[in-house]
Amino acid sequence: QQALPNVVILATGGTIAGAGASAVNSATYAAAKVGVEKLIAGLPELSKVANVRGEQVFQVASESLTNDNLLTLAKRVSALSKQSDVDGIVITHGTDTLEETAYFLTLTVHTNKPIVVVGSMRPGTALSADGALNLYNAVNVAGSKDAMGKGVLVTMNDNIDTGRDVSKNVNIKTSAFSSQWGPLGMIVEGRNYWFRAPVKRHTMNSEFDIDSITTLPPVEIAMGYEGVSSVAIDAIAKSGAKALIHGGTGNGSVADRIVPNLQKARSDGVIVIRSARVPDGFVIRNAEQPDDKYDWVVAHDLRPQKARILAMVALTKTNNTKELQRIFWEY
Ligand SMILES: NC(=O)CC[C@H](N)C(=O)O
Repeated sequence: QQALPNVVILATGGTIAGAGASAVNSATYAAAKVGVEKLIAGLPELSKVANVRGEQVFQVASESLTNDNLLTLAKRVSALSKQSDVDGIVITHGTDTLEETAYFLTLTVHTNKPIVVVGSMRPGTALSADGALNLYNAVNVAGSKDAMGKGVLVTMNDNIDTGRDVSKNVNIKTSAFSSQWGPLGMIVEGRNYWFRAPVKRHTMNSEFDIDSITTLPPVEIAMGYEGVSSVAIDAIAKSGAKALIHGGTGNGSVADRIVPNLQKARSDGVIVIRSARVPDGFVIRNAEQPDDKYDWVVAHDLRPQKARILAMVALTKTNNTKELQRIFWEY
């Protein structure tokens, strides 16, 4: 009989720690109420697959997490991943910004050990609550040798996705999370079934390291839409933001009337990154806008909120636009 793996659960709040007034409350409830010890005690099946211990890092709904919270969490994950008595790490998290935290950890934590970020769409008090199985799956993956070296993973609704690619695409169903490039695999009855592996740089292969990042620069997002004005762009440019993500229409297109405002922001030193509000597909450099001429960067397939995470991390090392574009292609 093989020894069980040691898995640490870092709890941050969210619906997976939520509680409603009755079993029919699947949407009306309070997030971030149940402590990590109670989560673990409520799932005795965990003790059969891993030696589990918990730490309560935060107890918040994820839309309220800050850059400082991200740094605190990633530094704790990094420290634990260096311990010989830790085989894998699970982070329980609200689903609203789970994709951002998962991508941040993907970019900044140097480890081969499995890191799994997980949440739920229904509180544990609801009928057909999804948190217990999602957490069981997360602990199984975090304790699996075959999950090593695959970067940061997300286990929602029986799928195993990459922290880079996955997004919340539905806001009320348990099938909330998906990636346009597909999941890496599935978990059924505690067993992992893998079908693909990530090719973008991550964790061990990343040039970024949370242990040497002390602060993140401000990066803001402005949406493109029919009838857009320059109000948001001008405000961001004046705010001290180091980069501005433009969540453009279509293939990252930009209304002609605000192009001069973005050019002005760039000439004032703000990095302009052209992303798209369309969930899937990717932005082509020098299509829609002459990025070379304007010295803009394109966000590849990253949605605005993911592009913001990569921009913050990349800007801790460089503000050279050629380097930034290379980073957007590689991560
Ligand atoms: N399903 C959820 O986890 C959403 C709850 C809350 N808005 C959060 O992100 O923490």
